[in-house]
Amino acid sequence: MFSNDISYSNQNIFTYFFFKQKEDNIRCLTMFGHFGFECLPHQLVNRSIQQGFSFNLLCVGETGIGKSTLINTLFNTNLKDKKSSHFYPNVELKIQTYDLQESNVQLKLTVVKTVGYGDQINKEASYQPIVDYIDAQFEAYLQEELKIKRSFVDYHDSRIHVCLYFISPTGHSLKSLDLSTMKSIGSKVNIIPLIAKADTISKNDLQKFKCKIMSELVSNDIQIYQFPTYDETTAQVNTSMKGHLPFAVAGSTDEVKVGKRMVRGRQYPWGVIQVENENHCDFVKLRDMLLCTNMEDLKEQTHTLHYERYRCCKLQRIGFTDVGPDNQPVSFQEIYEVKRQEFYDQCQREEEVLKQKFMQRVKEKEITFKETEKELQDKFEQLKRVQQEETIKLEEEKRQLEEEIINFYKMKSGSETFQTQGCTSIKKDKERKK
Ligand SMILES: Nc1nc2c(ncn2[C@@H]2O[C@H](COP(=O)(O)OP(=O)(O)OP(=O)(O)O)[C@@H](O)[C@H]2O)c(=O)[nH]1
Repeated sequence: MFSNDISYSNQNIFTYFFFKQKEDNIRCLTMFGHFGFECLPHQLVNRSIQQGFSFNLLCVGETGIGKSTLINTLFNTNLKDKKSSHFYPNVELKIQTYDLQESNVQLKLTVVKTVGYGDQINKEASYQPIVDYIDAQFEAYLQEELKIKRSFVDYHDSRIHVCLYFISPTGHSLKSLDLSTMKSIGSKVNIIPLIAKADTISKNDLQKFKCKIMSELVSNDIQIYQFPTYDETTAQVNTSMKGHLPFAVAGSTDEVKVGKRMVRGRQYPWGVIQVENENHCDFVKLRDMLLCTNMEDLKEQTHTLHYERYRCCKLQRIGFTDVGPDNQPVSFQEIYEVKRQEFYDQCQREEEVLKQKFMQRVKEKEITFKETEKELQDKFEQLKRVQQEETIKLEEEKRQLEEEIINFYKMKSGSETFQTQGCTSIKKDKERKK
Protein backbone atom coordinates (compact mmCIF):
# COMPACT_ATOMS: atom_id res chain seq x y z
CA MET A 1 0.00 0.00 0.00
CA PHE A 2 1.31 3.45 -0.87
CA SER A 3 1.68 6.26 1.60
CA ASN A 4 1.45 10.00 1.00
CA ASP A 5 4.65 10.60 2.99
CA ILE A 6 7.10 9.84 0.24
CA SER A 7 10.62 11.18 0.52
CA TYR A 8 12.14 13.29 -2.25
CA SER A 9 14.53 10.55 -3.50
CA ASN A 10 11.66 8.09 -3.70
CA GLN A 11 9.74 10.64 -5.74
CA ASN A 12 12.51 10.66 -8.38
CA ILE A 13 12.24 6.91 -8.71
CA PHE A 14 8.48 7.19 -9.07
CA THR A 15 8.88 9.97 -11.65
CA TYR A 16 11.14 7.65 -13.67
CA PHE A 17 8.56 4.81 -13.55
CA PHE A 18 5.79 7.28 -14.34
CA PHE A 19 7.39 8.29 -17.64
CA LYS A 20 8.51 4.73 -18.38
CA GLN A 21 4.93 3.45 -17.93
CA LYS A 22 3.64 6.27 -20.12
CA GLU A 23 6.07 5.26 -22.86
CA ASP A 24 4.91 1.61 -22.55
CA ASN A 25 1.26 2.84 -22.71
CA ILE A 26 0.48 1.43 -19.27
CA ARG A 27 -2.08 3.16 -17.00
CA CYS A 28 -0.08 5.03 -14.36
CA LEU A 29 -0.78 6.38 -10.91
CA THR A 30 -0.26 10.06 -10.22
CA MET A 31 1.87 11.20 -7.32
CA PHE A 32 -0.72 13.61 -6.10
CA GLY A 33 -3.90 12.80 -4.17
CA HIS A 34 -4.83 9.71 -2.22
CA PHE A 35 -4.27 5.98 -2.56
CA GLY A 36 -6.00 2.90 -1.15
CA PHE A 37 -9.06 2.87 1.06
CA GLU A 38 -8.32 6.31 2.46
CA CYS A 39 -10.12 7.46 -0.69
CA LEU A 40 -13.47 6.10 0.54
CA PRO A 41 -14.69 9.43 2.03
CA HIS A 42 -13.90 11.15 -1.30
CA GLN A 43 -16.02 8.60 -3.16
CA LEU A 44 -18.91 9.36 -0.82
CA VAL A 45 -18.45 13.12 -1.18
CA ASN A 46 -18.31 12.88 -4.97
CA ARG A 47 -21.36 10.66 -5.16
CA SER A 48 -23.33 12.90 -2.77
CA ILE A 49 -22.48 15.99 -4.78
CA GLN A 50 -23.55 14.24 -7.98
CA GLN A 51 -26.81 13.00 -6.49
CA GLY A 52 -27.57 16.24 -4.68
CA PHE A 53 -29.20 16.55 -1.28
CA SER A 54 -32.77 16.79 -0.15
CA PHE A 55 -34.21 18.31 2.98
CA ASN A 56 -37.80 18.55 4.14
CA LEU A 57 -38.70 21.28 6.55
CA LEU A 58 -42.00 21.83 8.35
CA CYS A 59 -42.84 25.30 9.68
CA VAL A 60 -45.60 25.42 12.27
CA GLY A 61 -46.74 28.79 13.53
CA GLU A 62 -49.52 31.32 13.54
CA THR A 63 -50.42 33.27 10.42
CA GLY A 64 -48.00 36.13 9.83
CA ILE A 65 -45.54 35.06 12.53
CA GLY A 66 -42.59 35.24 10.11
CA LYS A 67 -42.27 31.71 8.72
CA SER A 68 -41.61 32.62 5.08
CA THR A 69 -39.25 35.46 5.99
CA LEU A 70 -37.15 33.16 8.15
CA ILE A 71 -36.94 30.46 5.45
CA ASN A 72 -35.87 33.07 2.91
CA THR A 73 -33.26 34.38 5.35
CA LEU A 74 -32.00 30.87 6.12
CA PHE A 75 -31.53 29.88 2.51
CA ASN A 76 -30.55 33.38 1.40
CA THR A 77 -33.12 33.37 -1.33
CA ASN A 78 -36.56 34.65 -2.13
CA LEU A 79 -38.91 31.71 -2.30
CA LYS A 80 -42.04 33.17 -3.83
CA ASP A 81 -45.01 32.79 -1.51
CA LYS A 82 -48.36 34.52 -1.10
CA LYS A 83 -49.48 35.84 2.31
CA SER A 84 -52.18 33.71 3.93
CA SER A 85 -55.52 35.00 5.12
CA HIS A 86 -56.76 34.73 8.69
CA PHE A 87 -60.12 33.29 7.61
CA TYR A 88 -59.44 29.62 6.96
CA PRO A 89 -62.08 27.43 8.65
CA ASN A 90 -59.44 24.74 9.34
CA VAL A 91 -55.68 24.44 9.54
CA GLU A 92 -54.16 23.45 6.20
CA LEU A 93 -50.65 22.74 4.92
CA LYS A 94 -48.96 24.40 1.98
CA ILE A 95 -46.22 22.27 0.39
CA GLN A 96 -43.63 23.75 -1.94
CA THR A 97 -40.47 22.20 -3.34
CA TYR A 98 -37.52 24.27 -4.55
CA ASP A 99 -34.25 23.33 -6.29
CA LEU A 100 -31.49 25.42 -4.73
CA GLN A 101 -27.79 25.56 -5.48
CA GLU A 102 -24.86 26.86 -3.44
CA SER A 103 -21.49 26.57 -5.24
CA ASN A 104 -21.61 23.01 -6.65
CA VAL A 105 -24.00 21.63 -4.02
CA GLN A 106 -27.59 21.10 -5.09
CA LEU A 107 -30.39 20.96 -2.57
CA LYS A 108 -33.98 19.87 -3.16
CA LEU A 109 -35.75 21.76 -0.41
CA THR A 110 -39.34 21.01 0.51
CA VAL A 111 -41.01 23.56 2.75
CA VAL A 112 -44.29 22.60 4.38
CA LYS A 113 -46.02 25.56 6.03
CA THR A 114 -49.13 25.71 8.16
CA VAL A 115 -51.91 27.94 6.86
CA GLY A 116 -54.61 29.29 9.16
CA TYR A 117 -52.88 27.94 12.27
CA GLY A 118 -54.26 29.57 15.43
CA ASP A 119 -57.03 31.43 13.57
CA GLN A 120 -59.98 29.25 14.56
CA ILE A 121 -62.10 29.79 17.68
CA ASN A 122 -61.98 26.08 18.49
CA LYS A 123 -58.31 25.12 18.31
CA GLU A 124 -58.65 21.64 19.81
CA ALA A 125 -58.00 19.68 16.62
CA SER A 126 -55.61 22.20 15.02
CA TYR A 127 -52.71 19.77 15.31
CA GLN A 128 -54.51 16.92 13.51
CA PRO A 129 -53.74 17.94 9.90
CA ILE A 130 -50.05 18.25 10.86
CA VAL A 131 -49.98 14.80 12.50
CA ASP A 132 -51.84 13.31 9.52
CA TYR A 133 -49.37 14.82 7.06
CA ILE A 134 -46.31 13.52 8.93
CA ASP A 135 -47.85 10.03 9.18
CA ALA A 136 -48.83 10.07 5.51
CA GLN A 137 -45.20 10.65 4.49
CA PHE A 138 -44.05 7.76 6.72
CA GLU A 139 -46.77 5.57 5.23
CA ALA A 140 -45.70 6.44 1.68
CA TYR A 141 -42.11 5.48 2.50
CA LEU A 142 -43.23 2.23 4.17
CA GLN A 143 -45.30 1.32 1.12
CA GLU A 144 -42.27 1.90 -1.10
CA GLU A 145 -40.14 -0.26 1.22
CA LEU A 146 -42.68 -3.09 1.12
CA LYS A 147 -42.84 -3.11 -2.68
CA ILE A 148 -41.23 -6.04 -4.48
CA LYS A 149 -39.74 -3.71 -7.08
CA ARG A 150 -38.46 -0.75 -5.08
CA SER A 151 -37.06 2.32 -6.74
CA PHE A 152 -35.44 4.39 -4.02
CA VAL A 153 -33.11 5.98 -6.57
CA ASP A 154 -35.81 8.19 -8.05
CA TYR A 155 -38.17 8.06 -5.04
CA HIS A 156 -38.77 11.49 -3.53
CA ASP A 157 -38.53 10.89 0.20
CA SER A 158 -40.96 13.42 1.66
CA ARG A 159 -40.58 12.49 5.32
CA ILE A 160 -40.21 15.62 7.45
CA HIS A 161 -36.66 16.01 8.75
CA VAL A 162 -37.24 18.94 11.05
CA CYS A 163 -40.09 21.02 12.40
CA LEU A 164 -39.38 24.64 13.18
CA TYR A 165 -42.01 25.52 15.76
CA PHE A 166 -42.62 29.30 15.87
CA ILE A 167 -43.62 30.55 19.32
CA SER A 168 -45.29 33.99 19.56
CA PRO A 169 -43.04 36.54 21.30
CA THR A 170 -45.58 37.16 24.06
CA GLY A 171 -42.91 37.07 26.78
CA HIS A 172 -45.48 35.30 28.90
CA SER A 173 -45.76 31.53 28.40
CA LEU A 174 -46.64 28.88 25.84
CA LYS A 175 -50.22 28.84 24.60
CA SER A 176 -52.32 25.72 25.04
CA LEU A 177 -52.25 25.32 21.24
CA ASP A 178 -48.43 25.23 21.34
CA LEU A 179 -48.47 22.58 24.05
CA SER A 180 -51.07 20.34 22.40
CA THR A 181 -49.38 20.50 18.99
CA MET A 182 -45.84 19.96 20.22
CA LYS A 183 -47.02 17.08 22.41
CA SER A 184 -48.73 15.41 19.46
CA ILE A 185 -45.85 15.72 17.00
CA GLY A 186 -42.87 15.49 19.37
CA SER A 187 -42.62 11.71 18.95
CA LYS A 188 -42.94 11.93 15.15
CA VAL A 189 -40.57 14.68 14.11
CA ASN A 190 -37.48 16.58 15.28
CA ILE A 191 -38.82 19.79 16.80
CA ILE A 192 -36.64 22.87 17.12
CA PRO A 193 -38.57 25.53 19.07
CA LEU A 194 -38.06 29.14 17.99
CA ILE A 195 -39.20 32.43 19.46
CA ALA A 196 -40.36 34.32 16.38
CA LYS A 197 -39.85 38.07 15.82
CA ALA A 198 -37.43 38.16 18.71
CA ASP A 199 -36.68 41.80 17.93
CA THR A 200 -40.04 42.70 19.45
CA ILE A 201 -39.10 41.58 22.95
CA SER A 202 -36.56 43.10 25.35
CA LYS A 203 -33.34 41.25 26.26
CA ASN A 204 -34.34 40.69 29.91
CA ASP A 205 -37.84 39.53 29.05
CA LEU A 206 -36.40 37.25 26.36
CA GLN A 207 -34.14 35.42 28.81
CA LYS A 208 -36.99 34.89 31.28
CA PHE A 209 -39.28 33.82 28.43
CA LYS A 210 -36.73 31.24 27.23
CA CYS A 211 -36.43 29.73 30.73
CA LYS A 212 -40.21 29.64 31.11
CA ILE A 213 -40.67 27.88 27.75
CA MET A 214 -38.01 25.26 28.51
CA SER A 215 -39.50 24.50 31.93
CA GLU A 216 -42.98 24.23 30.41
CA LEU A 217 -41.70 21.82 27.75
CA VAL A 218 -40.12 19.64 30.45
CA SER A 219 -43.14 19.72 32.78
CA ASN A 220 -45.46 18.81 29.90
CA ASP A 221 -43.18 15.96 28.84
CA ILE A 222 -42.72 17.37 25.34
CA GLN A 223 -39.92 15.87 23.24
CA ILE A 224 -37.81 18.28 21.23
CA TYR A 225 -34.76 17.58 19.07
CA GLN A 226 -31.65 16.86 21.11
CA PHE A 227 -28.46 18.13 19.46
CA PRO A 228 -26.21 15.06 19.19
CA THR A 229 -23.15 14.82 21.38
CA TYR A 230 -21.82 11.40 20.26
CA ASP A 231 -19.63 12.93 17.54
CA GLU A 232 -16.58 14.55 19.14
CA THR A 233 -16.21 17.09 16.33
CA THR A 234 -19.62 18.59 17.07
CA ALA A 235 -20.18 17.58 20.70
CA GLN A 236 -18.84 20.80 22.19
CA VAL A 237 -20.77 23.20 19.98
CA ASN A 238 -23.95 21.12 20.25
CA THR A 239 -23.72 21.00 24.04
CA SER A 240 -23.26 24.75 24.29
CA MET A 241 -26.18 25.37 21.88
CA LYS A 242 -28.59 23.47 24.10
CA GLY A 243 -28.36 26.35 26.56
CA HIS A 244 -29.67 28.80 23.93
CA LEU A 245 -32.90 26.96 23.20
CA PRO A 246 -35.46 28.04 22.15
CA PHE A 247 -33.62 30.10 19.56
CA ALA A 248 -34.84 33.68 19.48
CA VAL A 249 -34.84 34.54 15.78
CA ALA A 250 -35.47 37.55 13.63
CA GLY A 251 -35.76 37.27 9.87
CA SER A 252 -35.19 39.70 7.04
CA THR A 253 -33.92 39.59 3.51
CA ASP A 254 -33.53 43.38 3.32
CA GLU A 255 -30.03 44.83 3.14
CA VAL A 256 -29.45 47.72 5.53
CA LYS A 257 -26.40 49.97 5.76
CA VAL A 258 -24.54 49.72 9.08
CA GLY A 259 -21.43 51.88 9.09
CA LYS A 260 -19.75 51.08 5.80
CA ARG A 261 -21.18 47.59 5.48
CA MET A 262 -24.44 46.33 4.06
CA VAL A 263 -26.01 43.75 6.36
CA ARG A 264 -29.26 41.83 6.40
CA GLY A 265 -31.47 43.38 9.02
CA ARG A 266 -34.57 45.28 10.04
CA GLN A 267 -34.37 49.04 10.16
CA TYR A 268 -36.15 50.77 13.05
CA PRO A 269 -36.31 54.49 13.93
CA TRP A 270 -33.98 53.77 16.82
CA GLY A 271 -31.50 51.52 14.99
CA VAL A 272 -30.97 48.30 13.08
CA ILE A 273 -31.57 44.69 14.13
CA GLN A 274 -28.85 42.75 12.39
CA VAL A 275 -30.11 39.29 11.62
CA GLU A 276 -26.62 37.79 11.46
CA ASN A 277 -25.32 39.49 14.59
CA GLU A 278 -25.26 37.04 17.49
CA ASN A 279 -25.68 39.87 19.97
CA HIS A 280 -28.97 40.78 18.35
CA CYS A 281 -30.63 37.38 17.89
CA ASP A 282 -30.00 33.62 17.59
CA PHE A 283 -30.46 33.41 13.82
CA VAL A 284 -26.82 32.43 13.16
CA LYS A 285 -26.99 29.77 15.87
CA LEU A 286 -30.10 28.31 14.28
CA ARG A 287 -28.54 28.35 10.80
CA ASP A 288 -25.37 26.67 12.06
CA MET A 289 -27.26 24.02 13.98
CA LEU A 290 -29.74 23.35 11.20
CA LEU A 291 -27.68 23.53 8.05
CA CYS A 292 -23.99 23.31 8.89
CA THR A 293 -23.77 20.97 11.86
CA ASN A 294 -26.80 18.75 12.20
CA MET A 295 -28.61 18.41 8.87
CA GLU A 296 -27.39 14.85 8.37
CA ASP A 297 -28.20 13.94 11.98
CA LEU A 298 -31.72 15.33 11.56
CA LYS A 299 -32.19 13.09 8.54
CA GLU A 300 -30.72 10.11 10.37
CA GLN A 301 -32.93 10.68 13.43
CA THR A 302 -35.95 10.91 11.13
CA HIS A 303 -35.11 7.53 9.65
CA THR A 304 -33.80 5.62 12.63
CA LEU A 305 -35.99 7.03 15.38
CA HIS A 306 -39.24 8.54 14.13
CA TYR A 307 -39.82 6.45 11.00
CA GLU A 308 -38.71 3.32 12.82
CA ARG A 309 -41.27 3.99 15.56
CA TYR A 310 -44.01 4.50 12.97
CA ARG A 311 -43.00 1.36 11.04
CA CYS A 312 -42.82 -0.75 14.18
CA CYS A 313 -46.27 0.37 15.44
CA LYS A 314 -47.82 -0.06 12.01
CA LEU A 315 -46.48 -3.57 11.47
CA GLN A 316 -47.44 -4.61 15.01
CA ARG A 317 -50.94 -3.23 14.48
CA ILE A 318 -51.25 -5.33 11.32
CA GLY A 319 -50.15 -8.36 13.33
CA PHE A 320 -46.47 -8.83 12.50
CA THR A 321 -44.09 -9.75 15.28
CA ASP A 322 -40.47 -10.83 15.64
CA VAL A 323 -41.06 -13.44 18.35
CA GLY A 324 -43.96 -15.79 19.01
CA PRO A 325 -45.78 -16.37 22.33
CA ASP A 326 -42.98 -18.78 23.37
CA ASN A 327 -40.45 -15.98 22.83
CA GLN A 328 -38.93 -17.86 19.89
CA PRO A 329 -38.22 -16.05 16.62
CA VAL A 330 -41.03 -16.33 14.11
CA SER A 331 -40.32 -16.31 10.41
CA PHE A 332 -42.11 -14.02 7.96
CA GLN A 333 -43.46 -17.14 6.22
CA GLU A 334 -45.03 -18.45 9.45
CA ILE A 335 -46.66 -15.10 10.22
CA TYR A 336 -47.93 -14.93 6.67
CA GLU A 337 -49.43 -18.42 6.93
CA VAL A 338 -51.05 -17.63 10.31
CA LYS A 339 -52.42 -14.36 8.98
CA ARG A 340 -53.70 -16.09 5.84
CA GLN A 341 -55.47 -18.74 7.93
CA GLU A 342 -56.90 -16.04 10.22
CA PHE A 343 -58.12 -14.14 7.21
CA TYR A 344 -59.62 -17.28 5.68
CA ASP A 345 -61.38 -18.11 8.99
CA GLN A 346 -62.66 -14.58 9.27
CA CYS A 347 -63.99 -14.76 5.71
CA GLN A 348 -65.74 -18.05 6.53
CA ARG A 349 -67.24 -16.57 9.69
CA GLU A 350 -68.43 -13.51 7.84
CA GLU A 351 -69.83 -15.66 5.03
CA GLU A 352 -71.70 -17.76 7.63
CA VAL A 353 -73.08 -14.64 9.31
CA LEU A 354 -74.15 -13.30 5.92
CA LYS A 355 -75.82 -16.62 5.05
CA GLN A 356 -77.70 -16.63 8.38
CA LYS A 357 -78.79 -13.06 7.82
CA PHE A 358 -79.92 -13.91 4.30
CA MET A 359 -81.91 -16.94 5.47
CA GLN A 360 -83.48 -14.89 8.22
CA ARG A 361 -84.51 -12.23 5.76
CA VAL A 362 -85.84 -14.81 3.32
CA LYS A 363 -87.94 -16.32 6.14
CA GLU A 364 -89.20 -12.92 7.18
CA LYS A 365 -90.09 -12.12 3.58
CA GLU A 366 -91.86 -15.47 3.19
CA ILE A 367 -93.95 -14.78 6.28
CA THR A 368 -94.79 -11.32 5.01
CA PHE A 369 -95.72 -12.71 1.59
CA LYS A 370 -97.91 -15.38 3.15
CA GLU A 371 -99.65 -12.82 5.32
CA THR A 372 -100.20 -10.57 2.32
CA GLU A 373 -101.44 -13.51 0.27
CA LYS A 374 -103.90 -14.45 3.04
CA GLU A 375 -105.10 -10.88 3.29
CA LEU A 376 -105.62 -10.78 -0.45
CA GLN A 377 -107.44 -14.13 -0.39
CA ASP A 378 -109.75 -12.91 2.42
CA LYS A 379 -110.40 -9.75 0.51
CA PHE A 380 -111.13 -11.73 -2.60
CA GLU A 381 -113.53 -14.02 -0.72
CA GLN A 382 -115.27 -11.04 0.80
CA LEU A 383 -115.59 -9.32 -2.55
CA LYS A 384 -116.88 -12.56 -4.07
CA ARG A 385 -119.51 -12.78 -1.33
CA VAL A 386 -120.54 -9.20 -1.85
CA GLN A 387 -120.73 -9.78 -5.57
CA GLN A 388 -122.87 -12.91 -5.12
CA GLU A 389 -125.20 -11.04 -2.80
CA GLU A 390 -125.38 -8.23 -5.32
CA THR A 391 -126.15 -10.71 -8.10
CA ILE A 392 -128.94 -12.33 -6.04
CA LYS A 393 -130.31 -8.91 -5.25
CA LEU A 394 -130.22 -7.90 -8.88
CA GLU A 395 -131.82 -11.21 -9.94
CA GLU A 396 -134.62 -10.56 -7.45
CA GLU A 397 -135.05 -7.00 -8.69
CA LYS A 398 -135.05 -8.26 -12.28
CA ARG A 399 -137.66 -10.86 -11.44
CA GLN A 400 -139.79 -8.23 -9.72
CA LEU A 401 -139.40 -5.89 -12.65
CA GLU A 402 -140.42 -8.60 -15.12
CA GLU A 403 -143.45 -9.38 -12.97
CA GLU A 404 -144.31 -5.71 -12.95
CA ILE A 405 -143.94 -5.56 -16.74
CA ILE A 406 -146.18 -8.60 -17.19
CA ASN A 407 -148.72 -7.05 -14.83
CA PHE A 408 -148.47 -3.82 -16.71
CA TYR A 409 -149.11 -5.48 -20.04
CA LYS A 410 -151.99 -7.41 -18.51
CA MET A 411 -153.45 -4.22 -17.16
CA LYS A 412 -152.87 -2.49 -20.48
CA SER A 413 -154.63 -5.18 -22.51
CA GLY A 414 -157.48 -5.20 -19.91
CA SER A 415 -157.93 -1.47 -20.23
CA GLU A 416 -157.81 -1.67 -24.04
CA THR A 417 -160.55 -4.35 -24.03
CA PHE A 418 -162.53 -2.21 -21.61
CA GLN A 419 -162.05 0.84 -23.82
CA THR A 420 -163.18 -1.05 -26.98
CA GLN A 421 -166.25 -2.42 -25.21
CA GLY A 422 -167.07 1.11 -23.92
CA CYS A 423 -166.88 2.62 -27.44
CA THR A 424 -169.05 -0.13 -28.94
CA SER A 425 -171.80 0.40 -26.33
CA ILE A 426 -171.66 4.20 -26.84
CA LYS A 427 -172.07 3.67 -30.63
CA LYS A 428 -174.96 1.32 -30.04
CA ASP A 429 -176.60 3.87 -27.70
CA LYS A 430 -176.20 6.62 -30.33
CA GLU A 431 -177.68 4.42 -33.03
CA ARG A 432 -180.62 3.48 -30.81
CA LYS A 433 -181.29 7.15 -30.06
CA LYS A 434 -181.38 7.90 -33.77
N1 LIG B 1 -40.53 42.47 13.65
C1 LIG B 1 -40.41 41.43 12.86
N2 LIG B 1 -41.20 41.28 11.81
C2 LIG B 1 -41.03 40.20 11.02
C3 LIG B 1 -40.03 39.26 11.26
N3 LIG B 1 -40.10 38.30 10.30
C4 LIG B 1 -41.11 38.65 9.49
N4 LIG B 1 -41.66 39.79 9.91
C5 LIG B 1 -42.79 40.50 9.29
O1 LIG B 1 -44.00 39.80 9.57
C6 LIG B 1 -44.87 39.85 8.47
C7 LIG B 1 -45.28 38.44 8.07
O2 LIG B 1 -44.12 37.73 7.70
P1 LIG B 1 -44.20 36.38 6.87
O3 LIG B 1 -42.83 35.86 6.75
O4 LIG B 1 -44.98 36.55 5.62
O5 LIG B 1 -45.05 35.50 7.87
P2 LIG B 1 -45.65 34.04 7.58
O6 LIG B 1 -45.74 33.35 8.89
O7 LIG B 1 -44.92 33.34 6.52
O8 LIG B 1 -47.08 34.46 7.07
P3 LIG B 1 -48.18 33.52 6.40
O9 LIG B 1 -47.53 32.64 5.38
O10 LIG B 1 -49.13 34.49 5.78
O11 LIG B 1 -48.79 32.74 7.53
C8 LIG B 1 -44.12 40.58 7.35
O12 LIG B 1 -44.54 41.90 7.33
C9 LIG B 1 -42.66 40.49 7.78
O13 LIG B 1 -41.90 41.60 7.35
C10 LIG B 1 -39.18 39.46 12.36
O14 LIG B 1 -38.28 38.69 12.66
N5 LIG B 1 -39.40 40.57 13.14
